[in-house]
Amino acid sequence: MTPELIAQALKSLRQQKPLVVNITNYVVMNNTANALLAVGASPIMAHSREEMADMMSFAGALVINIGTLDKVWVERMAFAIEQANANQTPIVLDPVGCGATTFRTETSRRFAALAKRLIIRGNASEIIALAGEKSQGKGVDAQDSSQAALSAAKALVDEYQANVVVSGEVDYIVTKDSVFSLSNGHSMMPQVTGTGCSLSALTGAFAAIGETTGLVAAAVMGVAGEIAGQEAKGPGSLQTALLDALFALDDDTLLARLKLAQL
Ligand SMILES: Nc1ncnc2c1ncn2[C@@H]1O[C@H](COP(=O)(O)OP(=O)(O)OP(=O)(O)O)[C@@H](O)[C@H]1O
Ligand SMILES: Cc1ncsc1CCO
Ligand SMILES: [Mg+2]
Repeated sequence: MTPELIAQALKSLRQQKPLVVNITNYVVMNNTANALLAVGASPIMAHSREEMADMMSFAGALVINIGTLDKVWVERMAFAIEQANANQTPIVLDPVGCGATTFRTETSRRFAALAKRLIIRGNASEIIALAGEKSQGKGVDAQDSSQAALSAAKALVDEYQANVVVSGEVDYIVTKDSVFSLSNGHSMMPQVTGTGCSLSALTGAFAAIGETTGLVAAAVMGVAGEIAGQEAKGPGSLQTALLDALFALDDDTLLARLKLAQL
């Protein structure tokens, strides 16, 4: 993946406006829908089993985010994943809080095993826990560095035939054939809830147009977050500045700011 291909993918996304179906947590439904709209995709938040077969017949991607899980939602999510599988629709799993409780860890593993065209996007503690290693995570925020999650990410690629994005100060994008690092973003981003969830949603949007590594979404979110962080006075204005930066992001800015490396 080159910077030019990343810019091209952003252009294609805005032309195609893919529909991204999100079964996500109550905290971030609004943030993530707005992030998808700002970048140029079309979000729908849906969770009813009754409509999920219809929804997956035309969705570009399914994003499953376990942030506010309960047993009713688990079965709905599993059904949605089965429907996505039946349509060869790409699925993004955000294993929010994986490792914090057994319920979250076991549910994340069940979904990862069930999903066919899978991209896993989590913070370092979640990725470490999902792979069965010892993480420092307690709640939904990362307590480990993304670099410490690199071996876990590689293990998940093999175990689930998935692509994996570990977010943090440095994001790592791990596939069967490659590892990329992205050093954009801003230190204030973890102080706004749902920036990672928005990254997962954008990962779904790019997967819907065929970019299933997660790299372009991480690049777009990283550069937009960096711009927003430089303009914002604090976490409150960062939220709005992030939406504005996603909306305004152009090729020149993206290419000039991108800090991408192949490991
Ligand atoms: N210290 C940091 N410096 C720069 N960017 C960061 C930093 N920490 C996180 N980011 C960026 O913030 C975004 C969210 O990543 P993070 O790892 O915080 O997700 P998360 O913990 O899943 O968030 P949430 O669960 O609140 O949605 C990513 O784009 C990431 O690159
Ligand atoms: C704070 C929080 N709690 C459950 S989900 C969520 C949003 C960030 O993942
Ligand atoms: Mg998260």
